[in-house]
Formats: sequence, structure tokens, C-alpha cells
Amino acid sequence: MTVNEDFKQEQQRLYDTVHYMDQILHSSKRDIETAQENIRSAMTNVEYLDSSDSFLNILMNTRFFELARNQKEGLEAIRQKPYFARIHFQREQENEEFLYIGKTSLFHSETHEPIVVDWRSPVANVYYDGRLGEITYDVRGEEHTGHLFAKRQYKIENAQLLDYRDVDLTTNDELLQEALEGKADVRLTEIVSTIQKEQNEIIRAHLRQPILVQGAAGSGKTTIALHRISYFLYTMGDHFNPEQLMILAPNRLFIDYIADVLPELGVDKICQTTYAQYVLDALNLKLKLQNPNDQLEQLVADQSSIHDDWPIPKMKGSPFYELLMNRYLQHYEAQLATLFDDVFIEKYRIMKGDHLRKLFLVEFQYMPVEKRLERIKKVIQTEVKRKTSAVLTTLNTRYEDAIGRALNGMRDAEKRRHTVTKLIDERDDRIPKIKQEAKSVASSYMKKFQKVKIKQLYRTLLTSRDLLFELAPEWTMEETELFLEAHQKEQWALEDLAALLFLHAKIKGIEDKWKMRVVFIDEVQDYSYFQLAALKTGLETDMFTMVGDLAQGIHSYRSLTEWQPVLELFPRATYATLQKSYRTTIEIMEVANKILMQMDEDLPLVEPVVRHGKKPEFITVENFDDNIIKDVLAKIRENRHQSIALICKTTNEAVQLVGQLESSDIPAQLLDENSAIDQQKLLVIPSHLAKGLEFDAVILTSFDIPYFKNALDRKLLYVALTRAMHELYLIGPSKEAFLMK
Ligand SMILES: Nc1ncnc2c1ncn2[C@@H]1O[C@H](COP(=O)(O)OP(=O)(O)OP(=O)(O)O)[C@@H](O)[C@H]1O
Repeated sequence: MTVNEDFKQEQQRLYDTVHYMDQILHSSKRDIETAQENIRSAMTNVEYLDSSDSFLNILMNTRFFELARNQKEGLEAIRQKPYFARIHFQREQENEEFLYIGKTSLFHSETHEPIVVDWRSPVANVYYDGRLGEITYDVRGEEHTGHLFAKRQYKIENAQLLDYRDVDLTTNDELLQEALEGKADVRLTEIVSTIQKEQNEIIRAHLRQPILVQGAAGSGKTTIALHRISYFLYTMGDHFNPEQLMILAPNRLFIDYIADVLPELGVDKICQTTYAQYVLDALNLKLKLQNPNDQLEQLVADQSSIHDDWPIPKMKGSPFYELLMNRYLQHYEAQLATLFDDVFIEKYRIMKGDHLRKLFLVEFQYMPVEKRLERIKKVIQTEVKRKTSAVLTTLNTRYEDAIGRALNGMRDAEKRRHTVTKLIDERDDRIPKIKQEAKSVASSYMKKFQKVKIKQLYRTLLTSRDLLFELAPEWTMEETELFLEAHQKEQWALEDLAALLFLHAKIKGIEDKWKMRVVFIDEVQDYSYFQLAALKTGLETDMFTMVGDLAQGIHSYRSLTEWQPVLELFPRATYATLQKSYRTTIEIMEVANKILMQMDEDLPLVEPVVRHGKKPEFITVENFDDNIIKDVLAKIRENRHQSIALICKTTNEAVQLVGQLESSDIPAQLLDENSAIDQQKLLVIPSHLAKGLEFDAVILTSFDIPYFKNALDRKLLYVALTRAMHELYLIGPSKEAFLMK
């Protein structure tokens, strides 16, 4: 076939697909109208007809309406670009076929032939996996084999075929290059047509197993985590509701940043929150939490502000703190256990305290404390029911016997009458009392087990010298005193939430509504060991997808500095690395790698995807100069780059600069955690808040305090540098202010 014929054929294929879609769209629209009309008329008849019939009618039509609307919306979303690739493929013992891969599948309603295959389907894996020739792929755990002859990528816009090309292993992925060059959105986008082999492996890695990804800045960690959620729901949707999935992001700004891509990937119904918010919601807690960034800010401004010898935030995230909480829990349980004494009704012992204690400490130990107590109450109730009837039967018989003996054995009529009356009175008094007591004995027995307030329980530990001596004998006297001193005032920090979550889970249990079954964590390097451990304990699942980068660990004064503890916490976890950066040009990455090389962590340099751009520009100037900024902005805009961030080391500098920019008539927006991004303005961001975000162009300034040669500043600087997609400007008094020569 000539190239021309081939092109024509592809055009025809696209035309047919779009035409078929239009037909379905048309009938969906009709279905929607019919359903709406049916609902309307059922509504008007609701009073006259048998109401249950009308309601049923409305219900049915509403379902029908939703189905038709979903189908319509789904089709409209992909009509402009129904597919992006094709594989020429032969399954074992079947005919060769051409499969077109798109964002969602489309089947012919009569022939049931696939017109478009979903990118998440098992066979689509063949496309992403890269190899041509004999291949294997997995369908629900079963291995299938086949032969891949060719892969083809399409450029389609507005339902028109612009171009296509066949890819093999030697050609560069031009589609990827174009996607990266052309990206000009401040928000994250879906990348289904250009997912790379190593990324695909992470997206599709064992869904029921945990995975930990160390990925370089810009390697697609966030993007991949979101695509994995989409893949998860597609593959496991029968077993999991989206509401049972949770993505934990570093802050609200970040949630806003990923918001657009979630509906595109069909995963907008999952719970999107931060660790702190999740804990507060799940525990129904009201706490005024110190802003975790305040501590970081303080550190950035003054490195000596944190206690170096024994940093409490770090300790509160350590395995030792988990051990301490476990010891405290045991201590609390032991205290409760002493309250179990024998259960009596009147003078009859119904249950032994020892037995109940054993139930509490051993047999029911797998349950949260308060659930155990509820179960024990039920056990008592059942036992009371069973034994009371025996007690009553015995008592009744005894009274009968005694009365019988009195009637038959006593000669003196007066005495006899007196004794019998006494016995009858006694019986008539005792038996109802026993019955009454039987009803309430379990409740009154359990009254001594007061429900505890977790916040208070935890606070008791933080402030009790005796308890700390007993439960943390490893600490020196000075350390204990330091700890007590730090907790004199009631203040709550992020580090405390893990302990609260842990104690709550072990004592009260997590409510079903908040018991997420699958968790996705971005920026996991900012978590502590104990934060993760508490979450895993509380949710009773290890189905965690965790992505992060130690080189960006700017919270390492309280968080992880290596992955080993995480791998020990999740022994089933797969560990994967991503080394390529898709965000940044070679020229920008060269500068960022210079900082990476200075870090203590032994991390490999980041490999940029082959994409050249403008060389980063250093502009030496002592103080803020609005003309320089105006020049730089003009240059950036000339290159048609839209989203521009000015990243400062500290919040202080950011606040000052926004003021200066505005008085120089440069529209600027100071980004804080709760801002909505305004793309039209120059976004001014303190370095720690820029993490996770990206911009066409980044201007780094260093007018306030320079970046110093220490671990924290290197990381902040590295984060700031790697936010740029296309252009980078460094403006300050010297190159040294950016740790460069
Ligand atoms: N396969 C791909 N095809 C096209 N674009 C991609 C691909 N992988 C990543 N990208 C793009 O690269 C950029 C970086 O991705 P993302 O923000 O997910 O990386 P990250 O590893 O989370 O970065 P960081 O750790 O620096 O926050 C995004 O613009 C994303 O769309």
C-alpha cells in the first residue's frame, strides 16, 4: 500500500469512528429527552396514580436518564480524539488484528467488535510495554502470548487526522517530545498517549500490593499516581468504590493543582485530602493545629532554631514513638483490666472476672478497646439471660420445697401460717428483683469502663513525668524534662496527629466511612515513619501507592531521610525508581543536577528527556529592580510562555516582593496554601510551597537571605530549580547566592 493510500484508509477509519459516535450521540440525546419526558409526566401523575407505581417510574427513568447522560458525556469527551494509537497484533491462535487505543473503549452495539480499546485494558499494555515481536501480557493474573507487528501513533485534532507515524524501538518518541514542548498549562494533564514503559510498569504494578517509588523531580510521580488510580478503578471497580480510595496531597494548593486531571481520568469521586485533614475528619477532632510550615519557615530563616541534639518532631515520627504509644496502650489496657471483677446477680455469681479479663486482654485483643468492651457487654448479657432462668428455676423450686415442708411439717397452725406467708412474701419480693437486676446488670457492670477522650489520654502522657519514666526508660533525665517542658502549653503539631490516629484506631476504631481501603500518597518523603505506620494500622490495609523524592525532602527535620523504614513497614512493597525528568529541559536540569551533586544523599543525577531549551540566565543585581523583572517577563512572554512563577527562598521575601511588584505595576499574586492560582498574574511563591507544582518559566530571586551550604537550603533550591519546564532565570547578588560558582 502506498503512503497516500494508507493515509486515506486511516482517514476513513477515523471518519467511520466519529460517524458511529455521532449516531450513538444522537440516540443518547433522544434517550435523554424521552427519560426527561417520562419523569415529567410521572411527576404530574404522582398524586392521581398509585404513588408507588409513579415513584418506580420516576426512579427507573432517572436511572435511564443518568445512563444516557453518562454515555453522552463520555462520547462527547472523546469525540474530538477517539484514539491516539494503534497496534497491529496477533493473539496466539487468532487472526491478526488492528486495535485502536483511546481514553475509553467503544464497542459496536451490534457486532460487539471493539472500535476503540481502553488504554487501561490488558491488551493495551502491549502498546506501552515497548517491545515488538513475541510478547506476553497479563489478563486477570493469567499470562497470554501474542505477536506485536507494529505500533502507530496518531495526531488527531478536532476529529481530523493530521498525521501518524509508526514507532519502533529505534525511533524517538516524537509524540512525547511534542507533548512536552507544547505543554503550557499550570495544571497537571493526563498523559495516556505518551506513558513511558517504566511509568507504565508502575501504573500497572500489582494492584493489591503496596508500591514505593523514588522518582526524580519531574519524572511523573504525581501524574503516574493519578493514572494508577484510574487503572485501579478500571480493573478493580467491581470490588472497590471510588469513595474507598484516598489520595493524600501535601496541601490544598496541590489538591487544586491536580483537580482538573481527576475528572479527565474518571477518578474525581475519590477522597482527596491532606494527612492532617484526614485525621481530623476521621477522628471527628477539633484541634487548632500549628501550621507545619511555620516550623519550616522558622528553620529556613534560622537553622539553629530547632533543637539539634534531640529534635522532638523527629522523635515523634520515629519507630520508638510507635513503641511508646504501644506501651501506653498496654498500660491503659492493664488499668482497665483490673476493673474486671465477678458479675453477680443478687448473691449469685454469674461470671468470673478472670474470664472476662481474659476475653478483654487475649481473645478479643484483635479489636479496638471500646469494641472489645461492647462485645464483653454482650457476652455478659447472654450469660445473664442463660443463667438467670436457671437461678429463677432453682429459687422457685427452693421456695416451693420450703413452703411444702412448712405446710406439711409444721404442727402449730399459727407458726405455719406465719412461715408460709413469710416465704411467699420473700419469694414475691426476690424474684421480680432478680428479674429486674438481670435486665440491667450488664449495663451497670460496664459503667466503670468510662469512654475515654483520646486527646486527653494522649495529653496525659505528654505531661506526666511518672508515666514517661515508666514507659520511656530509654530517655535520659534531660530528655524527659525537655519533652515535658515542650508540652507545658497545650499546642498541637502535625507530628501529634499520628499518635492521635494510632491511639484512636486502637481504642475506638476508625468509622467505616473513613476506613479507606486503598491509599495513594504523593510527596511521601515528607511523611514520618510513624505517620505511615499509624495510617496503616488505622486502616488495616497495606494497599498503599507511595511516591516521593528524597532530594526534595525539605521537611526532613521531622520526616523520612531514607526509604528503608518504609520498606520495613511495608514488607510486601515493590520498590521502583524513576530517573528521567519529563518536565525540564536538558539545560535547566544541568543546573539542578549541580545542586543534587552537593547533597549528602547518594542520589543518581537526573536524566532529562532529550529536549533542549533556552540556557538558564543568571542576572547579577544587588537589590530588587523592577526594570529587570519587566525585561525578563517580556522575554518570557515573547516566547509564548504563559505560566510564570517567581520563587523566593522565604515567605518574608515573597511578601516583600509582591508589594514591590505591585507598586511597579506588575500584576502579581502571592500564593499561599489556600490560594486559587491566577494564571494571568506573576505568581510569587515561597520555595517550600512550590513543591509539586510546575511552570513554563521560573524566576528565582535571592534578595533577602542567600541559599546557604546546608542540607535544607540545597533541597529548597533544588525544588525551586526543578519547577521550570522551559525557562529559568536566576536573579540575585551573585551565583554563590544560588550555591553555584
Ligand atoms: N510520559 C509522559 N508524557 C508526557 N508528559 C509527561 C510524561 N510523564 C510526565 N510528564 C509531564 O512531566 C511533568 C512532571 O510530572 P509530575 O509533576 O507528575 O512529576 P513529579 O515526579 O511528580 O515531579 P515533582 O517531584 O518535581 O513534583 C508534568 O508536566 C507531566 O505532565
